[in-house]
Amino acid sequence: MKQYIMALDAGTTSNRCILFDRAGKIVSLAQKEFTQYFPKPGWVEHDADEIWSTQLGVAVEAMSKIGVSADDIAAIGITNQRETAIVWDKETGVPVCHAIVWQCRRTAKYCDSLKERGLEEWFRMKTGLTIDAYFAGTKVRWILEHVEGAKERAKRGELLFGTVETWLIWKLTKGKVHATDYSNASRTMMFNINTLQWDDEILEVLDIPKCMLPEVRPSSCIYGTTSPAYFGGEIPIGGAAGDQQAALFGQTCFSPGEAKNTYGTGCFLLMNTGETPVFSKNGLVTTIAWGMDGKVQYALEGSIFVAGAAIQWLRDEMRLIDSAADSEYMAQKVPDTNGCYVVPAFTGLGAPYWDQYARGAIVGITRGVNKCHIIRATLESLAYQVHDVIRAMEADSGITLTSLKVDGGASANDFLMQVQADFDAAPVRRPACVETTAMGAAYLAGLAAGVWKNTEEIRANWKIDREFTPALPEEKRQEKMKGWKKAVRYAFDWAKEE
Ligand SMILES: Nc1ncnc2c1ncn2[C@@H]1O[C@H](COP(=O)(O)OP(=O)(O)O)[C@@H](O)[C@H]1O
Ligand SMILES: O=P(O)(O)OC[C@H](O)CO
Repeated sequence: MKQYIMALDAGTTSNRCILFDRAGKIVSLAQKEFTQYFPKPGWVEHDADEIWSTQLGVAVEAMSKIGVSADDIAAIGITNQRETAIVWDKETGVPVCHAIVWQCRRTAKYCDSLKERGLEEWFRMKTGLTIDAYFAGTKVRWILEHVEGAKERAKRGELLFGTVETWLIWKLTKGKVHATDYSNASRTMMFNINTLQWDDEILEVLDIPKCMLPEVRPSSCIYGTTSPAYFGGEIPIGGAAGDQQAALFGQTCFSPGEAKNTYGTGCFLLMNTGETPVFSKNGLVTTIAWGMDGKVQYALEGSIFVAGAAIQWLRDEMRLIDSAADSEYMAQKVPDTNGCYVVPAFTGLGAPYWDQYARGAIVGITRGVNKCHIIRATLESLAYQVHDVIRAMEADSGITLTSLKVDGGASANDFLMQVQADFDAAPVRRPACVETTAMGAAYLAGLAAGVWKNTEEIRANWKIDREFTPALPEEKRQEKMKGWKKAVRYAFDWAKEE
């Protein structure tokens, strides 16, 4: 009996494999971090081969932990850090350079030139996106322009492009399947979210040959089967989705108006807007949530580039804490931030500001500010950024969020969740299983493989762990918001050449 569904969750800092049973319960988990490369200020790279070997390693480990074989697994669902661009040789499978990570700012100037040509609205209406170095398109262009011979090879059809799920599908099937899903395609700035096709006019502007792009498929469908070389037998790959869209699915936000926020390396707030795209007027992007049953669902998204990464910075660079979890205890050793604000704009600011040249700032420091204040202010900065996005989301959708579903690594932090409820003046609801990204991928794959019949069956699996209710007096809340607004302005344009 095929009783398990395998989710491969290829995140920004680590790869995970989780095996779920048919009740949506985690039965095995393996996780491994991989190397982050920062070759220049504002640049971020990964080694695509390391992403593959780490992902395969944790998959084998999760299986052996509970002694299951390929025969026990009904399907694999893949979910991934989005926008990260990989280009590789079709014959040898060797990447032509490191993967350019979503956080990387190297194409900021080129994005400026597109804006100067007056193409911002043109891109927005076709792709739903703001022109920004964040999205994959300009990264692919950069590779073709800067890696010797790459453009000619790409034009001859010798190179392939993919985001991380495409790379993993291609590796798992030993080069048989070169495909992506609607949700990931919608993050490339090359995909037309109205026609659901790669956009020829955009490809011409970016000078990217169409032959290197993957086929775009539904998020829940059988992509192919894994080579028997990896798991001792073939396993169908039944689903793929960008991690934030997968989390929206895992949080069972199937209906328009339902939203979730994920606190991982960054923070990503998505609201399901149904079968028609809503174009933002308030600094959000329009994205495809998933494609299934012959149609797509759209979402509004607020992408915050630095969230949990700021806690890693406290741990690894500032050495103020020994572990991310310690931030909770340290922040509560002081009653407030003593007037201090941290703006973690390490790789620019995403929604709703979209400032490619913003950089981090710590303001309001006086002689009495100590490390606990800085830690508390850093945690609060996550909640301020999410709050800014919620206001934009409400303005765009006309829907007031009466509560917020949360997940992701940093949602384990009770102090942060309480602060979020306080800043939003609305309850925060944390589910029993915060591995909703992996869960969403498992659901998409399980639906394709017939493990679950429909989304109603899945909805019954969502269980609450804890609800955080707002407790901050309104006057105090307003005062803090005013301070944050002032602080964030100090970060704007910092890295812009005079
Ligand atoms: N208890 C905690 N408090 C605050 N931040 C945390 C806590 N636990 C994990 N984090 C942060 O969450 C992030 C990891 O979450 P995860 O969902 O695994 O991210 P990703 O999928 O982006 O790799 C890290 O950046 C880490 O610093
Ligand atoms: O790796 P995560 O979970 O921080 O997600 C990264 C996002 O997909 C980037 O858009």
